[in-house]
Amino acid sequence: MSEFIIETNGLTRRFGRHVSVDHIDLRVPEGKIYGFLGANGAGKTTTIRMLLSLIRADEGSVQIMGRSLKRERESILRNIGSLVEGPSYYGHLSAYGNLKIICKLLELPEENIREVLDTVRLTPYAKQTVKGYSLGMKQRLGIAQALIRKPKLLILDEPINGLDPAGIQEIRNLMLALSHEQGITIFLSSHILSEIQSIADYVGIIQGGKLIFQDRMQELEKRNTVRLSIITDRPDEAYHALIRNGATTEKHGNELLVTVTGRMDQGEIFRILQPFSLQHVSEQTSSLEDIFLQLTGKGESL
Ligand SMILES: Nc1ncnc2c1ncn2[C@@H]1O[C@H](COP(=O)(O)OP(=O)(O)OP(=O)(O)O)[C@@H](O)[C@H]1O
Repeated sequence: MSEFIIETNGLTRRFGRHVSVDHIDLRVPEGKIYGFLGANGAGKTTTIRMLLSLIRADEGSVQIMGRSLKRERESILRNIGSLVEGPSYYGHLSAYGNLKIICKLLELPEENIREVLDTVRLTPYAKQTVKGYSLGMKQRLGIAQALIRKPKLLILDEPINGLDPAGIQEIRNLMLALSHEQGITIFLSSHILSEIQSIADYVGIIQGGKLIFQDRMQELEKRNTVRLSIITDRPDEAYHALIRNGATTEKHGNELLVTVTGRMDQGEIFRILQPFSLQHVSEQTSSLEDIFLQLTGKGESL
């Protein structure tokens, strides 16, 4: 069996002439949190709808838990909990009442209700009608609805959208607990880089329907570059000395910006600059936002 719980190959969806999802090859490792990051309209929801077989793909294939979604739709979907485009519920019923309906529909034991209410910490409010809930509580009910079937895989579309900081923290902690304590794989989408950074083990970045990055979160962070900003007495000569020795260097007026790499480390840079008197040296580190801008091209950010 594949080590990936979700694997897509060439997955594509068009709306008219617009290619919303363009040949994407997702690789989602089992037991991890995978953040699917992209600006509004990048194609996240369309991808998720295809993963859940809510819309058909024009091209490509989806394998979930090592099985073809096309051929084994029913049995695969039974093992997936999902929350797409906000929770749906009966406002005049309690959380318990809403979950009871789902249990009946899916022929699940009613004992599951207490457990999931506990997991999402709604037990104290279980008997209150949902229409009085805060947005965060409604979202937690949505996750409880997804969890009631005890899924191996949870697919959540923008689960923190519209929540206040406390609500965001709650959902974040809940996702970490589900992943670490219950081993559930979580695939979640977001347009907020810092959100994905704070919880995801893996990240996929979608832009204009194309998957432009997919790897461990650390690999994205590793693209962080450190540069030294240096001011010397003779900037032109220092610039040429650095370039001659193979250092990636930019010159802005008197300031030299030298990229630090494994081969061109700080010691090597200072060795080259020994003949010069250094008036100022400081370190500049690019943020994840900078890396994201480098990946997606200028003028577009999340
Ligand atoms: N049913 C549809 N009919 C026509 N175009 C669609 C349809 N669904 C999505 N699109 C288009 O496909 C593109 C991707 O949309 P999608 O909703 O997947 O993006 P997204 O990344 O989820 O963004 P958002 O966070 O805004 O939902 C957009 O250009 C959107 O207009």
